[in-house]
Amino acid sequence: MGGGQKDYPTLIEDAGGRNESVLILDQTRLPSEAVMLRLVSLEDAAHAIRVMQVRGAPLIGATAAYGVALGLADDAGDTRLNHVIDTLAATRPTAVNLHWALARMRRVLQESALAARRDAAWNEARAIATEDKAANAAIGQHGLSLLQARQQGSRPINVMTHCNAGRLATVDNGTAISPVYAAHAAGLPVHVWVSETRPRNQGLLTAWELREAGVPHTLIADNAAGLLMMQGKVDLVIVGADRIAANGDTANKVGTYLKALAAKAHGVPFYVAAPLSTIDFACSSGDRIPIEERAAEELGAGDTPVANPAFDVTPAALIDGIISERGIVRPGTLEQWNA
Ligand SMILES: CSC[C@@H](O)[C@@H](O)C(=O)COP(=O)(O)O
Repeated sequence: MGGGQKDYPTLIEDAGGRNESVLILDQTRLPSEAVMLRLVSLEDAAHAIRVMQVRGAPLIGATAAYGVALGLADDAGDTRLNHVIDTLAATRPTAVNLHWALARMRRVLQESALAARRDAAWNEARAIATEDKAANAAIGQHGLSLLQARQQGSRPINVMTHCNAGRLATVDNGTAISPVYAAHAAGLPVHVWVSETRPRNQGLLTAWELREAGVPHTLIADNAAGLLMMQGKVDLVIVGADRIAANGDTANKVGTYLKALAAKAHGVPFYVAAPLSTIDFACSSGDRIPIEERAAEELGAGDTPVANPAFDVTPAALIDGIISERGIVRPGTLEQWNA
């Protein structure tokens, strides 16, 4: 996989390098059709994040950074900058990468002279996107060691994942799926159990990109995960994260917690893969992470009362390790990365 040219990148600058627009892969239309969409304004970027045309914590962060650049096209003054950042910050609450990227943009732009702000915004957004690819590639190399340690002859290593934490959730390379891509590239036999991920079916996105990359995989209903672990068909679970608290508690797509419980019950190692931009050192524990409540319509239940929390929190005690671009650590020792 890696950072090679793709037919459908998740987020790229529009041809010509004129700092005017970006193209995104519209993920609301996958897997049935792959369509690139042009974003030209703050409103386009905010809409794309809100309705999940782009999704996945790192990709949300990078899109927001470009959204700042788009939003400063005609006016880069402080009042406008505050409005642009506030608009983007209000799109989705749980993925901390959004807020991390906006804070970084604000810091850089406030230090920049007004006349240079517009270019500075594009440069910083570009840097965030480039760094995301590199961090995720490094996650793949660190996570590869976990898969290599479980290799037995020609038997495929069975990785279970939840939601989509592959390349579609990032600028490139993915987080939880990055070690899978690294294993596949290294010739290690690997197979991925992909859970459907109701109600938005992000598992279908994972299946789409694994197919694109030629990685063997099998789609399962979310509720089949426990049975497969009980039957010894899962060697390890790797998921992504939307926000990791300083104590290692991890918010990720709803359903992750149940997988972690089942993994603990069956002695299956459970890992979280995320770049440092997903760790919120200002958030002491998981109960402080805001959980997004999404529209009832997503469950398609008509007039029935619906609760639709989009994320859950897996306690650090259920997590064997966190994989970032710096390596793999126990969740209780994350503070060593706070520098
Ligand atoms: C590398 S992405 C990690 C997480 O962002 C991912 O697992 C997830 O929960 C995405 O949620 P989504 O609601 O699709 O944005």
